[in-house]
Amino acid sequence: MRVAALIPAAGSGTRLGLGPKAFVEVAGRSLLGRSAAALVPHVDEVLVALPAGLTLPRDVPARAVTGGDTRQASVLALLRATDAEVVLVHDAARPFLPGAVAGAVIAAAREVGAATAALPVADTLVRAGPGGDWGNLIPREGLWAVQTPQGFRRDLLLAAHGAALADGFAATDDAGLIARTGGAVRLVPGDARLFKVTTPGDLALAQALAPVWDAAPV
Ligand SMILES: Nc1ccn([C@@H]2O[C@H](COP(=O)(O)OP(=O)(O)OP(=O)(O)O)[C@@H](O)[C@H]2O)c(=O)n1
Ligand SMILES: C[C@](O)(CO)[C@H](O)COP(=O)(O)O
Repeated sequence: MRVAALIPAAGSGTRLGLGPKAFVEVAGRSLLGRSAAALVPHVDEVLVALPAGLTLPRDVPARAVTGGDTRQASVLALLRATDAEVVLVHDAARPFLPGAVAGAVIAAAREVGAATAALPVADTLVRAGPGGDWGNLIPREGLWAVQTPQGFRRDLLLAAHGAALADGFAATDDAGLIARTGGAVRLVPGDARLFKVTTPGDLALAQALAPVWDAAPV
């Protein structure tokens, strides 16, 4: 079964505030370059969705497509650009991908049809009240924070995207689209280092981790 890595990298990086986020560099290498390099050993091809008008950096061994206005639209554009039987969707914004997690997600996707990296929630959770003060405590037992990579049989994910498009349904990730169609999604233990670079604080963390990671990638 051929496996394709699909990297949505067409975001504008509004919360980070440094322009298109996938091109932001950490210790001399772009977030996109780091994510793509981590995926290459696990897949037969890599496809990247880019903002309109931008081209792939030279160090990214991939095929580019133009992304959409949302992450969901960018993933759909990527899905339509490959005929691989299995796809591994991974945010460009998660540059530190342990090889064991990528391998486990692909294996689970082959077995179940859909799988995602995720971590059990470790913090106390509360829904804020109207004034921004403490509202209701959310019991955290059984709650997982969803990461990428997420692996799928391509036909299942394409059908789930088609159903969402028909209904005008927007999801924050692809596993959620599968679950919405009644499909099973296996939760695979992720990794704290797989955090998403979203805010300036996350970028500072990435800059601190990069030298350690580059000396001994996992
Ligand atoms: N229209 C979009 C929006 C997001 N993404 C990608 O989806 C991943 C997760 O999105 P996020 O972290 O929210 O990135 P941005 O949309 O760039 O960030 P922001 O919401 O702060 O603008 C990123 O790799 C981003 O490039 C994409 O391919 N196409
Ligand atoms: C796909 C994702 O990374 C899983 O946690 C997340 O939902 C992306 O959210 P964003 O707001 O598009 O960064």
